[in-house]
Amino acid sequence: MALLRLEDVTVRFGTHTALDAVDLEVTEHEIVCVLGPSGSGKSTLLRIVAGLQSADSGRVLLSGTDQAGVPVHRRGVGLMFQDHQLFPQRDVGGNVTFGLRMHGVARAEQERRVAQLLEMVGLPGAQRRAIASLSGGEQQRVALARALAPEPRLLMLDEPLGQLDRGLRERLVVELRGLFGRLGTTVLAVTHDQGEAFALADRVVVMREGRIAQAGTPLEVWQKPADAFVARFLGFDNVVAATVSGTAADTPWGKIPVPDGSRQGEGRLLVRPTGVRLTDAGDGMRCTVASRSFRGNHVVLRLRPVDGPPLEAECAPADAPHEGAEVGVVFAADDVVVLG
Ligand SMILES: Nc1ncnc2c1ncn2[C@@H]1O[C@H](COP(=O)(O)OP(=O)(O)OP(=O)(O)O)[C@@H](O)[C@H]1O
Repeated sequence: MALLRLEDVTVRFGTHTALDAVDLEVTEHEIVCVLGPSGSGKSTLLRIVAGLQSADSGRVLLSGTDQAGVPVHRRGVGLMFQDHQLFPQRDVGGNVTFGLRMHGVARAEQERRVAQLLEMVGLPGAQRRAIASLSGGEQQRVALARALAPEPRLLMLDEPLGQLDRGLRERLVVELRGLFGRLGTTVLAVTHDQGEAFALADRVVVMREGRIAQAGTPLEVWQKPADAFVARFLGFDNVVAATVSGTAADTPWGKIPVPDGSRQGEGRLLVRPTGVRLTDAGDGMRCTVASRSFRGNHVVLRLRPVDGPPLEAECAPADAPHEGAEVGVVFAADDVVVLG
């Protein structure tokens, strides 16, 4: 059974619809990340589940029970917000025990649980440290320990790593996934950072203007974005109008091969940068290298074709042509996706 189920949930603020007939299920032990641009309704979704916001229509069920009228503190959900709102006047231990005291847990048990949680989040023995003495990442871990302490059936995270620098986020996100896996925590997280969502989630949900544009495993969404919006949101820029016929498509870049079984007729087409292959200037579509950007293990090239919109290609650093070079381009069907 789904631990969390949203049925046809709509939330309006005046004339603005923040959530528009949203259906969503989260299974026990699953980590679901909701991803989407600013204003797409992500926080509203969390607030509805937590009970901080009521729906204009639709139902929220936790373990099969309708939560209408159930107050925040009786829903058994844990919340961790972006500005992790630690109590600066309390030490680390005082912060982590906060929820436990609210639940009337005995003192000895509180101390045992705090020690265990701090160990788990990588801050063993930090009970007596002052909040002000902690780095941003350490504070984030304390906030996480505090949210986990009452053992919520569902843990909700709103931009959990939002304010941390990229390196730390990338490390923490891997740790978090491991931690949630060990604890069997069910998680509904919200982020606008696709890298974070893809690294953390079992399933990602991409939102657009209060609706779910696509839901699937990170691999499914990455390999087959549902439409041009999702493709662009994931950072793919090579999206053009196309007419598909058989295993080829007519596009502004000429004829491009498409995978077997692609949807036929008019639509939009995505070419992943890895599918834009460079050849000699005399072969394929002729392009000028407008810019190149080094990304560690690969180089992203911005190409300007003689005809059609600019496009991005990806190649090994050793093979990257210099700016201004004339190259030829051919397309690899494996990296072409006919969008819905
Ligand atoms: N209390 C409110 N009153 C009026 N409008 C609101 C309220 N809360 C949210 N909205 C509007 O509803 C829409 C969705 O907001 P929400 O905060 O859920 O988006 P979000 O995807 O979480 O955005 P962000 O990534 O910027 O936090 C936005 O257009 C927002 O302005």
